[in-house]
Amino acid sequence: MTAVLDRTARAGTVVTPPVSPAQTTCPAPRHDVLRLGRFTGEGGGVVPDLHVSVRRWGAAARADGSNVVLLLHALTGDSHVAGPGGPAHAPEGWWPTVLGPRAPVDTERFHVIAPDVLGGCSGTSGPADAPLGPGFPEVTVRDQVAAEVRALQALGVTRVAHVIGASAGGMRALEWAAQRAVPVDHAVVVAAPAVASADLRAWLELQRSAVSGDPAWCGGRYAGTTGPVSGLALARQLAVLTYRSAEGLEHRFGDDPEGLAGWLEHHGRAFVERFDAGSYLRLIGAMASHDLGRGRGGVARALAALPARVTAVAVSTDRFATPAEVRALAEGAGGRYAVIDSAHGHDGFLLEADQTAEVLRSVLA
Ligand SMILES: CC(=O)SCCNC(=O)CCNC(=O)[C@H](O)C(C)(C)COP(=O)(O)OP(=O)(O)OC[C@H]1O[C@@H](n2cnc3c(N)ncnc32)[C@H](O)[C@@H]1OP(=O)(O)O
Ligand SMILES: N[C@@H](CCO)C(=O)O
Repeated sequence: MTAVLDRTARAGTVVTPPVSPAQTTCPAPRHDVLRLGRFTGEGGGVVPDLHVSVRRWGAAARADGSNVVLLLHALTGDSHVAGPGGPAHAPEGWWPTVLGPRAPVDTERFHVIAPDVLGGCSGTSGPADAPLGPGFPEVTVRDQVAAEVRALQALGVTRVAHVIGASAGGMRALEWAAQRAVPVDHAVVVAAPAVASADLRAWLELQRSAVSGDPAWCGGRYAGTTGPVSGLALARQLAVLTYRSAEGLEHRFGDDPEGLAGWLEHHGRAFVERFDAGSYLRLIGAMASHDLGRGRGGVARALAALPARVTAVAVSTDRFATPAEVRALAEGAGGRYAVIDSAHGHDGFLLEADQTAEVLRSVLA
């Protein structure tokens, strides 16, 4: 196992922990869809009948929230973090080394809650739902967190010990750290910045154009048709490149142009089979508008005022949330900083599964 960490920000040192014991299989979660009534977003958009899909694992939640962990998925992920998840899911989930008995997020120790994101297409309200469909409002990361807060309140959760999120989920984890309706003790923000950079926004804008420029998009009124599959596939291919690194691509495909083309084609095709175009535009819109400092006097003031403890984790070759951005987040919040060393870029938090688990084990200890 690769040695990691020991790169610290202003406060606190993260130390390399011992090798994890063998893990046993993650148990099946309990899955609920919570009906939460009318929801109004930051921009005034209304969802008349908000519903939030949540998966839960592990020990019963303590009344003081001291064993509650909230796990927030990335842009196109879902609440199936690990373990058996039904026919639509890979059997192992997306963070099988992170969640389970004796895993870093230990289902024998914690009550773990994973919601599906607002605006997506995995069971929580989104534009693929009737009756709103294309009239579903634009959403922000703050709206997504507000919906998740409502879900936890409906479950009777009044405090969260650790919120952990990666990528778009890391943006939500940071917004969770800022709100006070359901206080958070510790936020672990993996591969996410405090504010979307111009580079990130530029790539997201290209993806938006790819979808909305497909004639089959029809202003979002494509229900009953195949929809904008060419534009959505191109958007995913662009996105996938931002999740990898030049070094990683060179290593894998430097002398294999056909392999590269096939790999990109595979990612485009696989994505249109599992994702809704309207949801994708809502989710990348939320990501592009991410700014912890909005309405809070700017990023520096917002970070300094966070009521939660923060650990920020970068991937060494990430261009989506660069190590410099993630380190600045940690420093601004007076928190801890750790690095996943990877040649692969942003997706390092998925591809370096053991290293990611090692980092999370140490910060949750
Ligand atoms: C954290 C979250 O919530 S996000 C959820 C996780 N993300 C996803 O599942 C998104 C889709 N998956 C991925 O992006 C990637 O598979 C990762 C990041 C999970 C893993 O990356 P890698 O191990 O590098 O896998 P890779 O990008 O090669 O993808 C593997 C697939 O590509 C296919 N593939 C690889 N090379 C080629 C090629 N040259 N030609 C055609 N297909 C190819 C493989 O057959 C495999 O197909 P399958 O998924 O149907 O089994
Ligand atoms: N590869 C992940 C990370 C992007 O945030 C996803 O598709 O959601």
